[in-house]
Amino acid sequence: MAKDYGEVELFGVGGSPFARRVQIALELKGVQYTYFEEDLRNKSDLLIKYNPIHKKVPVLVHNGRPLAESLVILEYIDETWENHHPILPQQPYDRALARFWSRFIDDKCMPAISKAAFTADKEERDKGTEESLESLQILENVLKHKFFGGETTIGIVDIAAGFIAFWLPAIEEAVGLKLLTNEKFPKLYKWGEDYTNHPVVKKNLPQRDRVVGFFKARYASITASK
Ligand SMILES: N[C@@H](CCC(=O)N[C@@H](CS)C(=O)NCC(=O)O)C(=O)O
Repeated sequence: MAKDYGEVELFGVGGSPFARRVQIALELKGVQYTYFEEDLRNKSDLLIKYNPIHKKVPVLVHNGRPLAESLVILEYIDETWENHHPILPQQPYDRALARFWSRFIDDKCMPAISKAAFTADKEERDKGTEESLESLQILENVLKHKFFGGETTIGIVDIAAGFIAFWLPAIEEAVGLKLLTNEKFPKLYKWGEDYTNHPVVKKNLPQRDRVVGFFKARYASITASK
């Protein structure tokens, strides 16, 4: 990049879909950064210092100034490294819509999928499945181009929704729960393929067998506790 924006550090964990978002945004922008892998069972003093409120990853530290919450970080990255690969639209209304859908993904879609896959109670799991399918149908209806960001552009909604593309096949493999099928959601299914095949995303995908192993262990622990 022509302009020097200083030092960028990212605290994440390999399996975190939230940390992936930040990595993908930084790499789409061509920002150089140093990555620190956290151990969430033994969080570093730096993580606690930088994110004392939530004590979670990701944390982006730019020239010594920390920022938490992946969607907030994505907007910061977009505004700071503004000249390359915009991830939010230009027009205020379109920007607001992009924020709306990113939050929908975190507030509705992700909790529903977690509930469907990883709740001990069968009735709750079924409810989670129903809510997940509803959320996926909403996204299927919203998707008008190849990507949520447009025909050729990966935007904030794609980055936020990215976990759908790489989690759901892993959940299917780990616990046998089929949510994202080509038959039910053809546009979203194709989006998942295109998104995970984008060179920057592909480079930043978690290792499939590790995610499957993690989900299997999580499922085993909830069914054992029942
Ligand atoms: N809303 C947060 C969620 C971040 C989050 O849940 N991170 C998880 C890892 S995937 C974490 O750090 N968990 C540690 C904990 O809950 O103690 C974001 O978008 O950044």
